[in-house]
Amino acid sequence: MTARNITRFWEWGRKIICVGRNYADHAKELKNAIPTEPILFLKPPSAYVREGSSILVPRYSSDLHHEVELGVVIGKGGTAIPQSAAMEHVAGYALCLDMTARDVQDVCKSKGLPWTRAKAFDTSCPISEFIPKERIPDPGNVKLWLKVNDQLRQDGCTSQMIFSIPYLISYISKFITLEEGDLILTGTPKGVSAVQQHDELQAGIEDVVTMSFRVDRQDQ
Ligand SMILES: O=C(O)/C=C/C(=O)CC(=O)C(=O)O
Ligand SMILES: [Mg+2]
Repeated sequence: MTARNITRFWEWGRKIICVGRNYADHAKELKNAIPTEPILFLKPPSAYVREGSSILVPRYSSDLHHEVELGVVIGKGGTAIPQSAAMEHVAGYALCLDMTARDVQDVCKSKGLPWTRAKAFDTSCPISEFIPKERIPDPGNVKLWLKVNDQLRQDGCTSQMIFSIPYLISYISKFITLEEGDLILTGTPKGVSAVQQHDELQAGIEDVVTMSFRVDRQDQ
C-alpha cells in the first residue's frame, strides 16, 4: 500500500469538526449570545470540494451563505491533549468555507434540531491546498478575507477568535479522539452573506494562499 500523504488530507475520509460562533462580531451579526464554551458540529468528508469544481446550492435552500474560516489539519492524533502540547498535533492549515444554508439553519434552530441539513450537504466545505505549518508561524494572528464577484464581504483576523486553536484542540480531544487527517474549522468572522448561482467567490489568507470557486445550483 502506498503511504498516505497529508497534503491530500481531504482524500482520507477523516472527520471535519466545526466550531460555531467563535468570533463575537459574527455571533452579534446573527443576534446570538457570545458562547462561554465552544459550539461544535460536524461535516462528513463528502462535504469537501476543491478548486475547479463548483459549490452547489442545495435544492432545498434559497439562502446559501459563505463563511470564510481557518482550517487546522491534524498531523498527530490524540485524546485529551493538553493545551500546552496541542500545536505539536498540527500538521498544517487550509483555507476553508463553511457553506451554510441559512434558511434551513434558522428552521432547525427554531425547532431545536441539529444543523446537519444546513451545514453538512455535499460541497459545503470548499478548501484550499494544504498549507504546511511553517508557512503560518502564528495561526492566532492571520488575516482572512472573502470577496463575492470582486466585492469584499469578509475581512477578519484570527486574533479575534474567542477560543484559541490550542484551547479548541484540547477541548475537542477530551471527547472526540483526534486522528491524523482530521480538519478543524475554527469559525467565521463577521460579514457572512448570501451567494447566488453564477457568483464567483475568492478568498485568501494574507499572502499565504488564495482560492476561487464558482457557485451553481444542484440539478432540480
Ligand atoms: O447560530 C447561528 O445563527 C449561526 C451559527 C453558525 O453558523 C456558526 C458558524 O458556523 C460560525 O460561527 O462559523
Ligand atoms: Mg462556520
